[in-house]
Amino acid sequence: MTCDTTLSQLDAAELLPDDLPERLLPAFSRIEPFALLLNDLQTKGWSIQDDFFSQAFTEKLMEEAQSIRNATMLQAGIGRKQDHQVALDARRDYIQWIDPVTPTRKTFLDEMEALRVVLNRQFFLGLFDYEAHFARYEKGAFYEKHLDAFKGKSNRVLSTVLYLNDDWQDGDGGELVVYDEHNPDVEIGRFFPKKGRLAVFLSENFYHEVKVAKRTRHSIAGWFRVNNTTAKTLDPDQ
Ligand SMILES: O=C(O)CCC(=O)C(=O)O
Ligand SMILES: [Fe+2]
Repeated sequence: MTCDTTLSQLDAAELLPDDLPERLLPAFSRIEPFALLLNDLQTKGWSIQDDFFSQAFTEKLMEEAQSIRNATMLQAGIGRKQDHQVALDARRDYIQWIDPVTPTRKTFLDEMEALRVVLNRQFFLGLFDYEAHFARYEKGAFYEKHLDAFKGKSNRVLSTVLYLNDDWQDGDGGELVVYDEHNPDVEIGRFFPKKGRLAVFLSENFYHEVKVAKRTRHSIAGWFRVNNTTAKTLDPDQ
């Protein structure tokens, strides 16, 4: 045990399933953020972990995010497909959905798939798939306080946001603000969108917000979903 190992880290490490798929581990920078994530989700329903992926891999994701031209991104909206509305008073980010079209994007989706399997095994969540998009908030962009899913109306269960930005400083704005699940007027955390940081929270439970960014801000927002397909309606896509 090193002297900076905390009791909570040790407790969390014990939560890891013995038969964690071997290929999962190298993708993550260290065992701690992964163990702590599982522990937080179990006890609080949300978690913020730094250095979740290796730095080299996070940098590759940032290169991809930065290389996307605004012209090929979508003005993000509220609602999905046919209900999609661009609501500029609510949010101002640009997005591009992630498909496995480059090795880096494929690796990211594969790793989140591996995480999905572990989350299901650990928590019996019945997560069926994962969708994610790059997001770019230019200077002045924000996303007002919202829930990612409304009870019974959505198949989004767990939200994830991976931040990709170097040297985020006080005054750069763009913080993620998380609100209390029992009292959404109460702020419970405020986090810089700094490179390698992963936020995960229950989509139906936690109101959250992105403060106005004072410089360009890149991230990958994603959702683990359950399958709500019934005989009559097809599970809605993105
Ligand atoms: O980028 C963030 O910090 C949060 C983004 C978000 O809330 C969303 O895309 O639904
Ligand atoms: Fe959100």
